[in-house]
Amino acid sequence: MTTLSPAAAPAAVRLTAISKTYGKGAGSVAALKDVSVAIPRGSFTAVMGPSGSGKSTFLHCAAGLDHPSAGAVHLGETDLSGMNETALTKLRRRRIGFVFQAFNLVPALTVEQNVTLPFRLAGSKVDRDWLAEVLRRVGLADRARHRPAELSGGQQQRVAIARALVTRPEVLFGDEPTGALDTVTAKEILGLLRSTVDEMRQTVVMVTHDPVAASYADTVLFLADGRIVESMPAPTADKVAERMTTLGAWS
Ligand SMILES: Nc1ncnc2c1ncn2[C@@H]1O[C@H](COP(=O)(O)OP(=O)(O)OP(=O)(O)O)[C@@H](O)[C@H]1O
Repeated sequence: MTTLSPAAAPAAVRLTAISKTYGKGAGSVAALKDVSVAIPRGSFTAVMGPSGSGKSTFLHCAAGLDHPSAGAVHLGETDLSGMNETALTKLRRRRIGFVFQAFNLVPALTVEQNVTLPFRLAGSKVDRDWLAEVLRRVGLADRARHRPAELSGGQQQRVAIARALVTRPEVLFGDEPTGALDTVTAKEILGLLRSTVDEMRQTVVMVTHDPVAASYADTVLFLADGRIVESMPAPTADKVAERMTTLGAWS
């Protein structure tokens, strides 16, 4: 089991001997092979690896978007293994936040309506104080009545982050959250994700291809051919890029 520091912190999400195989028989693909890792609460983890190494599969299994073929996933104390789709959907809505490369906002809704969508989907009351706090933290307090088309790409991703944070998720999963942004804007968004970890004790797990993005994390997990081949603490962009080169990622 790869346990990321601090070792004593309880795990926000724990994968135990996860395998994922797509398809059957001769054409089957083993996308994850016996992956075990415990991700501590309040930590920022980046997941890197060559194309096809299993990053998306890892994220989907860890976030309850897909069922592993073998092994167990725990979100806090909750075992996701036996859950049906309805239970998993509810769990994702209440306890997990997602930020994707494409911001996935609803164009017809205002910033505030987009951010409060998770409450409406869950049929629960909007926590107005927390909403105001989240909008302030992501720097959109004065944009609440604007629509996505009136915002820059970076601002749109801030809306998506606010929407992910507003339910106080136990883990925020990012799938290339800066993949569609220019370098300067990407750094702003990464700084924002970092501050959610440092100031709100948010747990963040992010798949990325970018060593600079990965350097904002506390730890980088490197996947190769469906296995975790290294867990790098205190990453720098140079160290990450060098490790990726040895994995053959850019050869
Ligand atoms: N639905 C699927 N059916 C069959 N094979 C799949 C499916 N999804 C992924 N795979 C295969 O599983 C392996 C891991 O894929 P995955 O998308 O997790 O890798 P990745 O590291 O995220 O890649 P990339 O960086 O290119 O997005 C690859 O060989 C891929 O072709």
